[in-house]
Amino acid sequence: MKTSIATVSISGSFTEKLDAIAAAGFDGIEIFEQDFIASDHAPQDVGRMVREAGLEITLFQPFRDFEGLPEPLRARAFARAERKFELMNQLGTDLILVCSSVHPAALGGISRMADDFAELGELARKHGVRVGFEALCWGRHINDHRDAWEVVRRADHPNVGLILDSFHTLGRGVDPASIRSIPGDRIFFVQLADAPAIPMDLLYWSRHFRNMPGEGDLDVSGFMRAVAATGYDGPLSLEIFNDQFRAGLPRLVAQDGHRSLIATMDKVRREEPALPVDLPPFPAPEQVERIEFIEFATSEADAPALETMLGALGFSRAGRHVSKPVTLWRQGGANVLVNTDSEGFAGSSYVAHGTTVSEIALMMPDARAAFDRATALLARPHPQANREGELSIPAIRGVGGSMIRFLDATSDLGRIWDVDFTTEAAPPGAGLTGIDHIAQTMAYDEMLSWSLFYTSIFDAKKAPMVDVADPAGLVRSQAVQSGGLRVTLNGAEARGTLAGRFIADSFGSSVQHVALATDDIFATADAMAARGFPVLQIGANYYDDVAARFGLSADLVARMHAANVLYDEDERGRFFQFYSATQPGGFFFEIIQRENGYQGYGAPNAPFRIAAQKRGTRPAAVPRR
Ligand SMILES: O=C(O)c1ccc(O)c(O)c1
Ligand SMILES: [Mg+2]
Repeated sequence: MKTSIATVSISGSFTEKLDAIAAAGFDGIEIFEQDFIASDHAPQDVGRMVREAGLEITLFQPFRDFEGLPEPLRARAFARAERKFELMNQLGTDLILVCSSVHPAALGGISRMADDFAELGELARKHGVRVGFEALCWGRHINDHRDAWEVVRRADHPNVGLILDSFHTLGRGVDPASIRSIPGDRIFFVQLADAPAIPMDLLYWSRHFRNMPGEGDLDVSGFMRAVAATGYDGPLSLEIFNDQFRAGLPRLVAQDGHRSLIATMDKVRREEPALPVDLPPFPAPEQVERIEFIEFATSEADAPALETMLGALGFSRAGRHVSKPVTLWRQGGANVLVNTDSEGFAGSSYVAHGTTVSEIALMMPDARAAFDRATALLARPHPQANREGELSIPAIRGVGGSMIRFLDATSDLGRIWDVDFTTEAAPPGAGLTGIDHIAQTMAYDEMLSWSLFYTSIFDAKKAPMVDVADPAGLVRSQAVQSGGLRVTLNGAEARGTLAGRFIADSFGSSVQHVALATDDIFATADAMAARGFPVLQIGANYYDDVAARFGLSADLVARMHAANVLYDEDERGRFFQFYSATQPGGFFFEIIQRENGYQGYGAPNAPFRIAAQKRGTRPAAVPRR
């Protein structure tokens, strides 16, 4: 697989882009003309810099408003093209993208345009270059790849071919199956982009909202299956116009791009195994069986507060690590580790974030396969320095530098509690059964990146993104689920939001809350109250509204109110939740009960929960005189 990315897709100066693209492992770049002009490097120098970075210029683009013009505009367009062909020779690339015309004077007619391209092909041949025609989905006369192909077919010139761009095909709702009948060698280039399903003007959508394949809602792998079926084996090139990426960290965006291409082509070969896909083999995505444990990194000074909270939640100390200062707290199927090591990974996590969830361990069908897949998808492995007689647990780095470990029941990794710990039986506590989900808070512009991380590594699905109104601004929430792993990614733009303050207080992205499951919310609430659990107080207005909204009985609402329990329901079942008061630093716990397979997370309640949390915490800092 030959990978490429357009310079428009990432931020920075030309050299910063080049460095980031090379570091992310791409084979080539598309030079967007504007980036070249703005760079102020001589074309020969740009060509040399690209080659010295180990890359190739796969495409020069765009050449606009060429076809269908009447004279004298037509002659001007040819003169302009000739100048660009010379430039391409200086750059050292042989392919230019002509995007379909939006010129007000451009005339329609497939044959007229085919004649224009036949003549342009002749001019291109003389300069040793090739021309690819792309249908912009908002083009004046040509806005569908089937029409662009008809122009190219009729032009019938070896130096004129078709360029496909998944955005223009899928964004307009054109069936990609129509690509399958195009001869692969007539497709000169393929550009890939995804986009979120937000109905809006096509041009605006394309120029601001494109994202990496897998980050949006378009069927990019379906598009690529059709492309692969033609036998096309040229570059797969990301062309992502995105406001966030233009401001993002070049290396991260480039790495996400590379990950998205690997994930897309892996999906292609799994969805249609007969297709030729040039990608080294790696394991299929697995569904997570369950969260086996979470681990808090803390200090000896801070551990007592955390342990008091765990006790109030109904956990009891049920074991300790054989060699590290780590205790196991257990209740039902929920395992929580408290690590007070001042050295190593936990020590540095604590230094970086304060008391924080530094590790999440996932029970997988096959831990080694999960790890191999993750690293094939560019996850950073975390080396394990285990002692004699202890397990070596495969691990990768996740959100905010935290660690994700992989366990399985079929190898020794399933014996972690017997091998690495000495344990004793834990009483039933307050009736918690396990860890339902983990909420990770991050800057808004990291959300796409981490959702791609989870959805590409695991067999996972995304729920639609929801907006949560915090009194100080919007917080975006994206849930991702893979079997027994549920994660909500909460992205804060505004610093005054609860999520925004948490990022500042905990020095970067991390787990802001952990939701624990019960089968009997009221019994659990009573048992926790008896243990001194600091519950988050919910106001009376909420109960008045929720009773009216769902038609709940007065008795149920009274019980909810007394226990500060919030309510939601979906087409499957009912949902109950309550929260702990927010801890210093902003972390909190949630207790939930899902009935009959309720799928959500109580998102409609989030604004009321956040307002209640803010009433209970310090006000936003006021600048001093
Ligand atoms: O937005 C544009 O004009 C534009 C230009 C070149 C492309 O390849 C494209 O897909 C879009
Ligand atoms: Mg394009």
